[in-house]
Amino acid sequence: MSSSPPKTPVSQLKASTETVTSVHYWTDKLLSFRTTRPAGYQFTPGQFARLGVTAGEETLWRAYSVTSAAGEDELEYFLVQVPGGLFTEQLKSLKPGYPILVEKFSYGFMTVDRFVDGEDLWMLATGTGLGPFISILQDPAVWKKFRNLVLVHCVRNSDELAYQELLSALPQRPELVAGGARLQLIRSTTRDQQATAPGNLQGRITTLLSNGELEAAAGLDITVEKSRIMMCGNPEMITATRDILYQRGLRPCRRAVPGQFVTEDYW
Ligand SMILES: Cc1cc2nc3c(=O)[nH]c(=O)nc-3n(C[C@H](O)[C@H](O)[C@H](O)COP(=O)(O)OP(=O)(O)OC[C@H]3O[C@@H](n4cnc5c(N)ncnc54)[C@H](O)[C@@H]3O)c2cc1C
Repeated sequence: MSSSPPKTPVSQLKASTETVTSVHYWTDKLLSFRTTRPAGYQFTPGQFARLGVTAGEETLWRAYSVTSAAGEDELEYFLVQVPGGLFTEQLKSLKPGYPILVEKFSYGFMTVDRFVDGEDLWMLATGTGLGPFISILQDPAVWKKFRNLVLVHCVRNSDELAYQELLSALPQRPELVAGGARLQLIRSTTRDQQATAPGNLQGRITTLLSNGELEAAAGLDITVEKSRIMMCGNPEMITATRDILYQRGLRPCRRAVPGQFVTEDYW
């Protein structure tokens, strides 16, 4: 047997052990949870954190978008339990008091400061890709920067349309409406046979973009001049949407070149 101490992974040195403070299940597989916030932890809405859990001898790390507003005392995440998923299997018994590692740095470039101009901010999310937009939409600067905010959330079944109450209440928050933007919430389901609430659409984001239904529902055209687009979630949706936008003249934001869209793939 070796007498040398076990090696601590570098990432663990940069992480702190935080405590789960609440857990909320939207469906049997879809949940949000909150943790204490590491001292001095900074993030820009739209960024993600790396969380760690111990599984036997190993520490597993995964990326999760932060859904809480930048100024809150706690951090919140929105996730789905992937059947057989290494990390999410460990979270099956998640309860307040459970320890979780939070890396002290935040990551990601899907932030509103990537756009130097534009009037309409479109946020296209599939499933848990909604998470970063919950944080972005609670940022007063976003309501000041754009004239229109359009959040599109596409899920399989309507019970997966999480955060409805919080989203519907945003236009009543004085610090946000003072910015002057108008918020539109567009929901779409792909499996429900019927749109369950008036105004809900049916179909994938790419279909709704191609057939014009999305723009008709928002009453806004997607154009190079006015539209700035963020996409988050399923990589297939992102690749296909990117192609549609390309054909319409929109380009990704690059380091030194302003563009019209930014993306975050979840896998
Ligand atoms: C930048 C970034 C941010 C992320 N933010 C989130 C987040 O906010 N919420 C979240 O739930 N996940 C998020 N993910 C995915 C997350 O990091 C894990 O991959 C996921 O939770 C599955 O981990 P696992 O070990 O349980 O499954 P794994 O054994 O790693 O299985 C991965 C497989 O699960 C599926 N999968 C992974 N994530 C999702 C998902 N979100 N929805 C549906 N299917 C999925 C894919 O088929 C993928 O191939 C993010 C990933 C990245 C790269």
